[in-house]
Amino acid sequence: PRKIILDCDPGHDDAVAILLAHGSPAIELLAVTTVVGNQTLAKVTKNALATGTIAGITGVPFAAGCDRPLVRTIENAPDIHGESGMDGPLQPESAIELDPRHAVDLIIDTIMAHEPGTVTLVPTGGLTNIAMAARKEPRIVERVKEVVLMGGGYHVGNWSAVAEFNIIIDPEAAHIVFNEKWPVVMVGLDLTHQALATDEVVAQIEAVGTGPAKFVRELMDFFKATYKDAQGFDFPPVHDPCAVAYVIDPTIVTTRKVPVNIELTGTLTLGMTVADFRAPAPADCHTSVAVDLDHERFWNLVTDALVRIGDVE
Ligand SMILES: Nc1ccc([C@@H]2N[C@H](CO)[C@@H](O)[C@H]2O)cc1
Ligand SMILES: [Ca+2]
Repeated sequence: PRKIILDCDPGHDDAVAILLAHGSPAIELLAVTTVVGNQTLAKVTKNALATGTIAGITGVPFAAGCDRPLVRTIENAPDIHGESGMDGPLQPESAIELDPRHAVDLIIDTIMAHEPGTVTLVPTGGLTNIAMAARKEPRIVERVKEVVLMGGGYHVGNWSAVAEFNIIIDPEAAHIVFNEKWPVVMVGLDLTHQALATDEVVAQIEAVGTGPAKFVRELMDFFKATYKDAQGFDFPPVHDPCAVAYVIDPTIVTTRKVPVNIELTGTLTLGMTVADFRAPAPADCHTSVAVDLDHERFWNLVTDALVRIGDVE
């Protein structure tokens, strides 16, 4: 199985990413780390621990990371994720103790403890922890197999006309991550807006009939309402598990190898992931972007993961 570290800001869709990573036989979840984003660090960390408890995750370290971006001030997304950051379902008290280490140190320790080229980083929030890890221990860059991140968009934005939330909340961190010489697969809004939790999808998930499936159903009910009110979507795009799904089965997504860099000084374009589709891509291009999703196979992965998790006593 692919060994991954999931760096997240739960977040309704981050929670589904945790469940998919835990339930998929193709993934070995080495660590879960949290970063400020959808809500404050304390809130997203509480949500990550609650999700891990609901999933019945044991023996996997959870650590909290940076509580603010590298340079700029904190920006959360309560209009989409609510005051708790995971409004909707009732949340259990966590059965998981936080690892005493800072997430940046857990990320570094985990990568340095495994064979080079075996650990994949899957960030599904702002990139503050990842940037800090690369600066504190530059040797992780050549050891990481690839960085598969949910963030950005080459034709769409959701926090501005052209910028996506995970990038724009810490564009300096994103600039660091996209410019280190590790392979980066950008699973952006162009892809994730195809991962809609339609009524049929939610019914398929609910039919699993377990506690974790009910939890996902309740997450989707809240997410549908806020996405309708805040962004006018009929169904919510479940962004973050798309990055995990790519690691599970890269054929579920088509990708294009294109240079991508982050706008840091634009008045209208700050935080934009600028992808250069002019052919041919430079030989040393280490970035690619996800284009098309096989959404039936994607939702089957999520459903199958929930079946494997089963009911958690
Ligand atoms: N409007 C909105 C803001 C933030 C997010 C979060 N950021 C990413 C999508 O922009 C996902 O990781 C999701 O958790 C989703 C919608
Ligand atoms: Ca997220």
